[in-house]
Amino acid sequence: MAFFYFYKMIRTEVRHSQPIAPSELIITPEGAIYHLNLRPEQIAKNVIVVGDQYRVERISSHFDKVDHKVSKREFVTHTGWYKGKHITALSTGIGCDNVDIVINELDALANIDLNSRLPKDSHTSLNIVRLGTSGALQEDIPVDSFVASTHGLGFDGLMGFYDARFEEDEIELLQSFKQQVDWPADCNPPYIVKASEDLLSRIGNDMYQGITATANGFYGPQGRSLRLKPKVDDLNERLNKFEHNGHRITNFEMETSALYSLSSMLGHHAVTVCAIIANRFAKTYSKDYHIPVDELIVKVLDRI
Ligand SMILES: O=P(O)(O)O[C@H]1O[C@H](CO)[C@@H](O)[C@H]1O
Ligand SMILES: O=c1cc[nH]c(=O)[nH]1
Repeated sequence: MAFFYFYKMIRTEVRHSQPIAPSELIITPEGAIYHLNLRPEQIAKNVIVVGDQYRVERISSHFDKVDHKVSKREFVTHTGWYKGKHITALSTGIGCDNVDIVINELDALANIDLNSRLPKDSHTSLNIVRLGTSGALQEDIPVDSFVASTHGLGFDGLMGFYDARFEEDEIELLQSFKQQVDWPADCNPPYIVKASEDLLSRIGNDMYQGITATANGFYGPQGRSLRLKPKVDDLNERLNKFEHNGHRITNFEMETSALYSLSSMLGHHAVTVCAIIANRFAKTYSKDYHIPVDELIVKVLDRI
């Protein structure tokens, strides 16, 4: 039976009456989806996504049993069992363009019959937790602490290519952002999407919480200047000062807005939790970020 009522964004799903063509839904001769190289039986309902492919092994080293290890390009997947829970750890690589591939292909594995090439009658909702690293945009959030993202604030432009529709509170927050921040006209139009409330409270309860700005680069788009000058000098200061009904922008990373928006539209639950490895206002950097990342891995595994 399909349950659609909990979706945050209004679904604009395509209703296929004909099989999806081989050029659109690409399946290998082994029956695996194109980029992830996975077959449907190789993923669990609980999925931990990470940017760095080497973090997958750090997660699965805690598993009691690993059933599948598959990799292709930067997409490394380990599926197994942790204290009776079936979990997939999967690397996305860096950036929203990769998240577009990962979430669409994960959803296809869960919700499209790869033989008939038609969406299944019953919908499977995945729990997707992004376990990342991030830079704090507030001085009081120290390196080696954890931030759970209440919202993704997308500067990546991905939603411009989908028929995405947002909820009223997301639109209100975005309006307030546009008024306060004076967003540069020739940058991608920003968008805001909420986390899954259930996953946020289950996984991020004891963490700093706030809006996560998702940038489409690590340097210029996050206000870093090595040998190139940013177009807007004080963008990070403007992000730092933004406030709306108690919401503030806590951190920068590069995947959350795409994860939240695509998951929401496709009927999955998603949350991001990050280890803060740099503080952009205190100008500090973690002495060894693997320590908080490993701590975060255990928290997520115990709570997912
Ligand atoms: O540590 P991961 O999960 O890759 O996350 C962060 O680190 C990368 C940049 O160094 C970006 O992917 C950013 O989102
Ligand atoms: O500052 C940072 C740190 C990690 N990841 C980012 O995207 N930015």
